Amino acid sequence: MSTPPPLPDWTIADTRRAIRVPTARDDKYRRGVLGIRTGSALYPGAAVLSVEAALHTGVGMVRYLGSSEAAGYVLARRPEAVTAPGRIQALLLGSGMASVDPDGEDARAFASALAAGIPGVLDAGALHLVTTLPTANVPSAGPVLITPHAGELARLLTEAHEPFPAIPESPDAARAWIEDHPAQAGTLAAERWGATVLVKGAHTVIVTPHGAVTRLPPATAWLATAGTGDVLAGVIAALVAGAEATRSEDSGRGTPLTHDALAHAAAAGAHLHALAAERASAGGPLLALDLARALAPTVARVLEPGA
Ligand SMILES: NC(=O)C1=CN([C@@H]2O[C@H](COP(=O)(O)OP(=O)(O)OC[C@H]3O[C@@H](n4cnc5c(N)ncnc54)[C@H](OP(=O)(O)O)[C@@H]3O)[C@@H](O)[C@H]2O)[C@@H](O)CC1
Ligand SMILES: Nc1ncnc2c1ncn2[C@@H]1O[C@H](COP(=O)(O)OP(=O)(O)O)[C@@H](O)[C@H]1O
Repeated sequence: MSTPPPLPDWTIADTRRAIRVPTARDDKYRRGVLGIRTGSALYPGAAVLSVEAALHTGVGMVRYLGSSEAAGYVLARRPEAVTAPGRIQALLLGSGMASVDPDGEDARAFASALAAGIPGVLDAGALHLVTTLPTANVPSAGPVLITPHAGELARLLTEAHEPFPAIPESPDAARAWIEDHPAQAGTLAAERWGATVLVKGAHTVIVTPHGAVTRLPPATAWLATAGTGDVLAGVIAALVAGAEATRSEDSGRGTPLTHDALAHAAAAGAHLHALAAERASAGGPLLALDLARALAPTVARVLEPGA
């Protein structure tokens, strides 16, 4: 494995470039529609948080396509969400779900979205799907981003069919190693499975399959509270839907979003998440739903000239 090259610091201008600002020519479909399959009977709150975060980051529409148990909570909180299936520009799967069955409906829906060239984001209970995607080496398939924390990445790496010599065998030791070496661990997963990897934690790092590494500035540690990762998944997926809407407008079908563009959306999403956390925390405890609501004014602030 080659040592990833150091990169310049991530800036507000970098984040601004990832936001699709609507124009007079736009309608809700042109801005990008995000499909969301998150939440479950056990964790319906994660569905609410991911939808809330995507809507406050800014998309033309969210299609909530997750479990019927969670859909009731999503709609009670956000009647803006549409539960009818239809065309989407990105798909988020896994936050608040127990281990997703690789042969089940959610995995099939994810695989067919990728096969149609649509980019996908895998979180929490769907992360392991990255190890079996039939589209990993198909150039026309949509690219995949995974968003594990160190514990989840430790599980992926230690349970891999072909072991990683650099990774300690026990999941606890692997987790500690990943916390100390997030870029190296992310690179191992990105190269093996052909996905862009965002390793979250106190230091968020994004790695593409060809080894480009982006490190975000440190975020407030008040983010270490339940549900903020579900919010992060919604933010990033919303930006990916916007990026795919722009790409398809510029280049049409046949050339999917690049991993560089996916990594840019991921880094911008993590940056917006960190800036919204500063706003929601104001130096004290923050709650995940308040973090999601802080995203809209944070986007407005980032778009201000001279921010
Ligand atoms: N509102 C919602 O709906 C929310 C829903 N959420 C959803 O929940 C799902 C699971 O996500 P997660 O990240 O919590 O689970 P996971 O990666 O398995 O980590 C478990 C690790 O933590 C450890 N551990 C546990 N308790 C511990 C303790 N007291 N003190 C210390 N360690 C402790 C535990 O260790 P062990 O018990 O094995 O020793 C294990 O290593 C996921 O789908 C997510 O989206 C969340 O986002 C929250 C809000
Ligand atoms: N100590 C910390 N400092 C800064 N950010 C943190 C810290 N701990 C966690 N975070 C951030 O908080 C979020 C937690 O995500 P995750 O672990 O998936 O939580 P959950 O599953 O409860 O939603 C991530 O964005 C992560 O980068």
